[in-house]
Amino acid sequence: MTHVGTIRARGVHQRFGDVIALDGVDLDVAEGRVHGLVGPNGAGKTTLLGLLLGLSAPDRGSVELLGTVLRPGAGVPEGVAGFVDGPGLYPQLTARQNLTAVADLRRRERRGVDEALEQVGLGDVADDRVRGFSLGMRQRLGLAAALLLQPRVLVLDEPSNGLDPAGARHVQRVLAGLAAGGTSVVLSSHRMDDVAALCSDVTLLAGGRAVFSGPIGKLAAESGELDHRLVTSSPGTARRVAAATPGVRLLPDDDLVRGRESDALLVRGSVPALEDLVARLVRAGVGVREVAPVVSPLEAAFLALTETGEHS
Ligand SMILES: Nc1ncnc2c1ncn2[C@@H]1O[C@H](COP(=O)(O)OP(=O)(O)OP(=O)(O)O)[C@@H](O)[C@H]1O
Repeated sequence: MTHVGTIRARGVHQRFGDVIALDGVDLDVAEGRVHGLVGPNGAGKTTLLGLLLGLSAPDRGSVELLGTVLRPGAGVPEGVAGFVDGPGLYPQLTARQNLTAVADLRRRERRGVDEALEQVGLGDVADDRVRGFSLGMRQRLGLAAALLLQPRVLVLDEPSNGLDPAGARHVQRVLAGLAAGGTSVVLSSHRMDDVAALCSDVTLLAGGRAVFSGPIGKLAAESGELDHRLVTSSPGTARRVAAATPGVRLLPDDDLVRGRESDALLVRGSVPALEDLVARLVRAGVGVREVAPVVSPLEAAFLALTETGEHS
């Protein structure tokens, strides 16, 4: 399948007074991909999403959506939908009335309203006023409003905010379905696990710069050395064996990581070095009860890259 580029940003700079929110960011999203923007607070995620929705224009650089280069004040091309900083909803209206208002405003058939509500799992509360909705329900209603527009580009700021597991599953299913139909989705999140569940590709922003952009799998491979918790039948011997294993470093005891297992050791090394350590422990007659990464490989890559990005 050939992927047509539907989002293409080049050298985007955005400054607010003394704050450089975006410092030369490129972004490419192909048709049918779900692309995550991740990064610490203030990294520039919302600013970039706002540019994609035409809410402001970059100081420098260009943004192209569905083959159209955005011009200041000209709005976004038909087929682009989404929201930043929470969806704009009328609290005094019901969920169905809100969507009907969107359908009328954007000259869409009202027929799609019920289907959109069902798709995001809000069919049962269609006639409840939005005033009483939780954050997660509002997020899902915002997504339903975007679905009504049958977007080819969907831009969502923190769509998983406030979602319970059932809500998260609904959103995941909806986004995967849209992508399978060729829609390009860009979303932001603080959480790497969230992005890993939703996205095929990721751009890591730190201090207004893209420190990584590409398929999720490639990011995991960049994690290099990882910290692991090691629980064995004989911590004293395990400590000596770990100290003698090339490429493995014993880290100072950390009660937060050790948890309830006060005998757990904390070791750092590449995957092959840790495999060597396990083989040596087994040869030494030490029972290995647990070797588990302290943070996931994706989270580790995120932390390593965003820390580097902030200090560069
Ligand atoms: N309208 C604005 N006026 C002044 N500064 C702004 C404005 N919008 C964003 N900023 C600043 O630009 C930087 C990037 O902000 P942005 O909201 O894009 O980050 P973010 O990655 O979305 O952060 P968060 O995860 O906290 O939502 C921050 O330092 C922020 O304070």
